[in-house]
Amino acid sequence: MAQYTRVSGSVGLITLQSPPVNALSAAVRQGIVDLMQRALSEPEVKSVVICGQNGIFCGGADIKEFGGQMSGPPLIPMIHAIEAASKPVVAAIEGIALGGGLELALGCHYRIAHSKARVGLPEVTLGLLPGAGGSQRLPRLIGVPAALDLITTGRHVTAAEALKFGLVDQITDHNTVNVAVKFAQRVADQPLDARRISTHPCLCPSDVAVLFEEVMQRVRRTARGAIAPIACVQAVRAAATLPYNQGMERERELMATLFTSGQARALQYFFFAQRAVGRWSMPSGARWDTSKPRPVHKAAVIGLGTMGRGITVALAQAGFSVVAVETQEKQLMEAKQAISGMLERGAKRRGVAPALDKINYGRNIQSVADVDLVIEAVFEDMALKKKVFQQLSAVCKPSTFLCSNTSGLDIDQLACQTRNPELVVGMHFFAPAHVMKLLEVVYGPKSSPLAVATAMQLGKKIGKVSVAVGNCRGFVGNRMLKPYLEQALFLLEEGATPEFVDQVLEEFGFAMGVFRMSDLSGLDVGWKVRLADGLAMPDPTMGQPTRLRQGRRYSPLGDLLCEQGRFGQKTGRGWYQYDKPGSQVAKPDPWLHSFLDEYRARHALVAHRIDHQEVLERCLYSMINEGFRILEDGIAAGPEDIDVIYVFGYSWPRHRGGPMFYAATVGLNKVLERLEHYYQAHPDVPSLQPCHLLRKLVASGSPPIQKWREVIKKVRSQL
Ligand SMILES: CC/C=C\C=C\CC(=O)SCCNC(=O)CCNC(=O)[C@H](O)C(C)(C)COP(=O)(O)OP(=O)(O)OC[C@H]1O[C@@H](n2cnc3c(N)ncnc32)[C@H](O)[C@@H]1OP(=O)(O)O
Repeated sequence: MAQYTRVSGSVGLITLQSPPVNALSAAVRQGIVDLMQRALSEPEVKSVVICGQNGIFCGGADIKEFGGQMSGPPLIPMIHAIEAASKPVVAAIEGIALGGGLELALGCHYRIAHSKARVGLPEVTLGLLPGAGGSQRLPRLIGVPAALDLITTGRHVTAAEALKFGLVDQITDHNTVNVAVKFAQRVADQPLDARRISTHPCLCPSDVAVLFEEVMQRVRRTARGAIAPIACVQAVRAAATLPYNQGMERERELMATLFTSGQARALQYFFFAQRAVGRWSMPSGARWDTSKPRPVHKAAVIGLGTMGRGITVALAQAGFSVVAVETQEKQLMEAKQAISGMLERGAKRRGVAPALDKINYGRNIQSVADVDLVIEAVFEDMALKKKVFQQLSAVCKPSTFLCSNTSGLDIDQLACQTRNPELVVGMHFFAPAHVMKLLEVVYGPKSSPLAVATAMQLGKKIGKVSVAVGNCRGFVGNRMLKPYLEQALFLLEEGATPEFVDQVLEEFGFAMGVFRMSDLSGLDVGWKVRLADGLAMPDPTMGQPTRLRQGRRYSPLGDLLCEQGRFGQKTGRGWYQYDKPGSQVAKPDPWLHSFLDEYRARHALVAHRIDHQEVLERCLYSMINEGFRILEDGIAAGPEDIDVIYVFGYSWPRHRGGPMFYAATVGLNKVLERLEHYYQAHPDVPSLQPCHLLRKLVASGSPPIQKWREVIKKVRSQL
């Protein structure tokens, strides 16, 4: 779908028409091919302008088409034909020109952009490379270093930056299409040879080999196993070292490998999953499109520890007025200083003024009387939180939304402390709260769709990816983390070391293995929860067997470390040793290895050889099994919610799509079979027992992940 009009007598205007982002679907490509031919054949037409309808040039190839059989004219010859045209072709870029959209513009002879437009080659984020000549034309136009930056990161650049790079020829604040049409008239009789980017030499810095080596090393370090960034470097290297035609051939080969890789499929699934979570629903039937949020102008944060500080910064940076309350004078002073520092550093990075004046500090909870929404972020203790909610309910306007940043406590118990339980939801941020993208919005049985919609909208406004989830211990993220952590401890008991378990998980793609992550977050956090739950009671005189608690296998290893004051990085000792408290460089600790040997001897545990496969299967499949239980319980509406939570909140490697997508790629029957195997070997570990939904999905022939919701619905209706 593209439209043709003749404007100003001599300019053929081709308008891409494919809402919402004018993606290059088969119909759009066909339209461009046909209309270019028409424009070139009309003698009155001296030049051509290509633009997109509704102020959007083009969002690139239609990602929905990637999964199926490709039809319609292919992109590469289409762009070559535009570049080879005998009449000047001008791209009028409004809104965005991304991926194939920018590649189309690079095939044009001139590019005019609106000052508010953004351009980029984000294919790497979809597991691909700019495979319609982008990897060969961009370095020829803007140089190798800048092209490497744009292509390996996929970042969008502003029109001003694009002009600086020489990526666009002109920017305008006026009507871009009108400016482009006038421009096209002016250049109608200009020679075109020098405007065909594919004919340009690729200008390289003298130390180009060193540059590629450095970039390749950096990319390998940060890719965490993703292959597309590496292929992007290889494609640009081809542009720098080979003639254009051979470079195109290399681009084609690399693209073919990526296109059929599981990683591209995972990343494309994740692209749509990220958007699907915005279309939330609740078991009551309430939905995103029928629930209207209420505007929030002024918010409050109660408790200015690490989480409260981050939340305050996130709110203030997004332009909200914030009342920040901390009852302890010393804590308040420290928090003020820390928050100002965070705001100043953030503002410097973004080149804006720090939002210091958005925050009013107070020691008294009365100061939140007039706010629209409160986020409680006090210590993770139910009794304390209940008290705060009682106070808030007495102090705040009746219409104020009361939210808790609890990472897993019962939202319903908090709601019961208030006059208006329907206005209570969880807003579970992840540390550091001003940086981490994830927000779990937790609805209890009494939470209203209005409260959920408002929290979801607030999350969006402060730049979070918000996922609505039901109320249960640990919600989605921390509930699934429990069996994962538990298996890691059992593996130590059975003969593994923290270094080995972490190495396997990091090779899989996690930013940090489970033990390094625990050292970073502090071992005492979980210990306090286990103490409160009556689990961490190591004294055998209390009558509890050390390795069996509440009827199931239990590992006290973490508790034993905490009893020795080994809380992780902050104390300089944990699962690893550190040069000093606060240091981040983890080193294997011989003490820990002896401690594990003694522990095994004391409990007559015979260490066996544990391999990569066992670590991965036990840690990941037990977590995935819990994910299926969560779906069965209706705590998450679909697998996309879980996957988005795990990628954004728990550093699950995005190129593996999230735990539920990973299960689908491994094969549900294999996951089931391995869980059965491990459960047989460890019948005292209930988290290894395959859940009903997993069995049901396998019995239904393991449908594709997009069809799971139908099976989930059936299973839930039978409960
Ligand atoms: C031989 C060569 C073969 C292949 C070459 C491939 C090269 C490519 O072009 S790959 C695609 C590159 N393009 C992108 O990566 C852009 C992806 N889109 C975005 O980044 C954003 O959507 C946005 C365009 C910046 C717009 O953002 P926003 O305003 O926040 O809206 P969204 O909610 O993200 O999107 C709205 C709506 O549009 C759908 N959509 C967006 N881009 C595409 C696309 N390229 N193809 C298909 N659909 C797209 C998106 O899914 C949303 O729809 P929902 O129904 O809500 O999911």
